[in-house]
Amino acid sequence: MPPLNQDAFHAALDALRAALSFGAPADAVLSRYFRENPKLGSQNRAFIAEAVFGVLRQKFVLDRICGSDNSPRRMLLAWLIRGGRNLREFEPIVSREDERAFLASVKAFKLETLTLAERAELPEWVASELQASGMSDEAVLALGQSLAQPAPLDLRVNTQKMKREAVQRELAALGLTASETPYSPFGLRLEGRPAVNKHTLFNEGAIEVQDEGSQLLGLLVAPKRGEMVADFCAGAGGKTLLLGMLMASSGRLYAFDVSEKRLANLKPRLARSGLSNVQPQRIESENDARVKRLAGKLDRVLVDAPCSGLGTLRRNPDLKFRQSAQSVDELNVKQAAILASASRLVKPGGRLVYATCSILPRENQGIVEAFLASHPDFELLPAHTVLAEQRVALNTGDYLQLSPQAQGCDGFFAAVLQRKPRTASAPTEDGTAA
Ligand SMILES: C[S@@+](CC[C@H](N)C(=O)[O-])C[C@H]1O[C@@H](n2cnc3c(N)ncnc32)[C@H](O)[C@@H]1O
Repeated sequence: MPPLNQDAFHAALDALRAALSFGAPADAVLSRYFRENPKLGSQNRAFIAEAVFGVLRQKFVLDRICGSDNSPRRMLLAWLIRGGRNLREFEPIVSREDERAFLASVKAFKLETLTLAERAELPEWVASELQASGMSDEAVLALGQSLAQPAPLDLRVNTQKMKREAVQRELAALGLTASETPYSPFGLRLEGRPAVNKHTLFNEGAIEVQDEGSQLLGLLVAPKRGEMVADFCAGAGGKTLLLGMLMASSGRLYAFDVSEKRLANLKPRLARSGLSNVQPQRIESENDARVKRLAGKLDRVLVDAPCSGLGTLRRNPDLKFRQSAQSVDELNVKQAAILASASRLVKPGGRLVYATCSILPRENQGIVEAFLASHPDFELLPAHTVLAEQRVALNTGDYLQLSPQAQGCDGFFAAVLQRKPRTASAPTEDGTAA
């Protein structure tokens, strides 16, 4: 731990004030702060980022510890002392007696007085939903606390360009330690948080930053060479690039999204990847005419649905304060509508994967179960069987459910659905007999 200094502390406080106004996502607030303060050294930048994310990750506990004076300054001081520093280390930044007394009171605070939700660093409504779904208090606590830890930096190797071992060797030559991810056959987990986007490996498309869990979703889709595939909610294309790689740049891969801006972010990544089978297309809505024209024609469709993102709290801790039970109600309506529309693209015998980075059952199983009840032409394929076919030994049951405490990745959910193969008497997509 580097010693505390006034400059870094005050800079962290400025950035924290901006982040705690929740006017924009915390990572955007920080990027802006660093752009506006270009003279900050790398050590101070690291301290500021760690402090802002650290306070957001522990905000429920810090709020309780600080009581009625939960000013950003008090929150930052409380976070620092909870990180294991001793009182003497605060001399450069704390001179007032009341603040010294405050620091001592933080050290003495009894965590047993906190509610389950506070100890789990989750909003009350999230903890209640998890409990109502049958999770034990211990499980809620373990999940919440694992989501309040910093996340590692995972890479996906673009095996169209390089083998994983070769990338690992090249990283080692740069002084970076990367170990193979436990499950993904093309994943590497880096030690520390080096700025990989400055390296040739990144600029030449041999690596992409992608959480291992997200890589596993691609393995559930498992597109084959030459197939017709759609990534229905492609966004900036994290999973599109992976699907394109699994297809060895053959066949056709539609990357749909309603957001022009997000699809625009896919373009440079696509250029680096060297893939030539991807067609990004902005759609007006899930019912766009371009989508309808593909009805019943696709082998595989991925729906990486818009969701609360609560499974990514390690990276986006401010989502705890930006989402609400009401915002999830709205997302539920969207998720069901997108899944129903996307399902129309799947041909008989084809595969539909529904995925989220949420930990809330009503964005996950809830959506899938309602879909299956109203779409008897689809059936659930057990996720562990599909992963075993891809030589990934990971069994989380019929659904893929990942969490930091269990697999070390973000909180992801996925269900693999298959459109039943058409029988002689079954109706076709347009309602006529086959
Ligand atoms: C979870 S993000 C996708 C992330 C992306 N798949 C990735 O791996 O980087 C969900 C995406 O759904 C998009 N979206 C929202 N409503 C949509 C709709 N009606 N049809 C298609 N995409 C939609 C959002 O713009 C957003 O990019």
